[in-house]
Amino acid sequence: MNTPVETHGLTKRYGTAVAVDGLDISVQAGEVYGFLGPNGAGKTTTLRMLLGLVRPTTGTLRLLGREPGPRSLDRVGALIEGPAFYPYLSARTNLRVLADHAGVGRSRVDAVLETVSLTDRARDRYATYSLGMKQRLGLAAALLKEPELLILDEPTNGLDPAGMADMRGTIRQLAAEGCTVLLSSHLLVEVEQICHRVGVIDHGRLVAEATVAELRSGGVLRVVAHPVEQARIRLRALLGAALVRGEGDVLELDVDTGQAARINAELVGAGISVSELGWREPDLEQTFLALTGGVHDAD
Ligand SMILES: Nc1ncnc2c1ncn2[C@@H]1O[C@H](COP(=O)(O)OP(=O)(O)OP(=O)(O)O)[C@@H](O)[C@H]1O
Repeated sequence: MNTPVETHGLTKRYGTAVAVDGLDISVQAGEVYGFLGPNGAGKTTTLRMLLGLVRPTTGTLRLLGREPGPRSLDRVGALIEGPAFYPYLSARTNLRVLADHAGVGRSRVDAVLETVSLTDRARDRYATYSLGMKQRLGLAAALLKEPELLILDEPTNGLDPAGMADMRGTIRQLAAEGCTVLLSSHLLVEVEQICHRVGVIDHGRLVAEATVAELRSGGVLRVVAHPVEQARIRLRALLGAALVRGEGDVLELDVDTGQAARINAELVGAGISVSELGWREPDLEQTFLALTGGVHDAD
């Protein structure tokens, strides 16, 4: 199974409002795919359609090669909109109830508690859990069925930095064990840290899809040289005007790092002094803002 998630023209309209607009995404086996977009972009609606919680207006989807149907979610685990647990039961008892309901052997309960690092607190009542622990228990519940595909809606939302780091670590570990993960987030830093590939959604549409490595590949070579105008003229002649940008004393060159030595030699050879020559990583936040029209609720 090479494409655990596949959508074609997936669309959801609420009256005249279009929440998701002709979405084509594909998630490959074994990858962590980040579905990134500002608040209201259509992420949750998409995940709800995938999980059969909302009926698409038009378009098609397949999960693990299956069209929506009674068995299509058998190997899919999901964490969406805060799972419901009994507050006065312990974490372990809550999971046992869910395991019985799902027809999963109880032996899985201790295994998933271990995976989310809740073994030590398994006897504590759910009501006493912190938000981070509740979220981890939600993930444990999603793992009961030994899913091949995990669908997680904003899995770190509302967590403190330590809770976020825990959750990210667990997701990475699950992926390393072979589980395919599709998660949504409005935090670029999050998808950067755990995802292999990112689909950026805005106003219900996919505006970009790239690997994290590709997103990072738009850096520039920064040159501080004197006299700067002479350097600019020289570099434009060498590289072409379109590749030489920057204002004031700093020039920014759209070239790869391999060209730094040649550029330095060219300038120095022309009697221009070079006081700085360095690679500047692309500003992914700016890329994201540009793709999503600057409407980004970074809370
Ligand atoms: N049941 C509904 N009825 C009407 N409009 C809805 C409904 N559910 C979602 N929408 C609208 O669809 C759009 C997309 O919402 P959605 O919750 O999918 O976005 P999101 O990207 O998950 O945002 P967030 O990060 O805030 O959760 C929003 O404009 C929202 O108001």
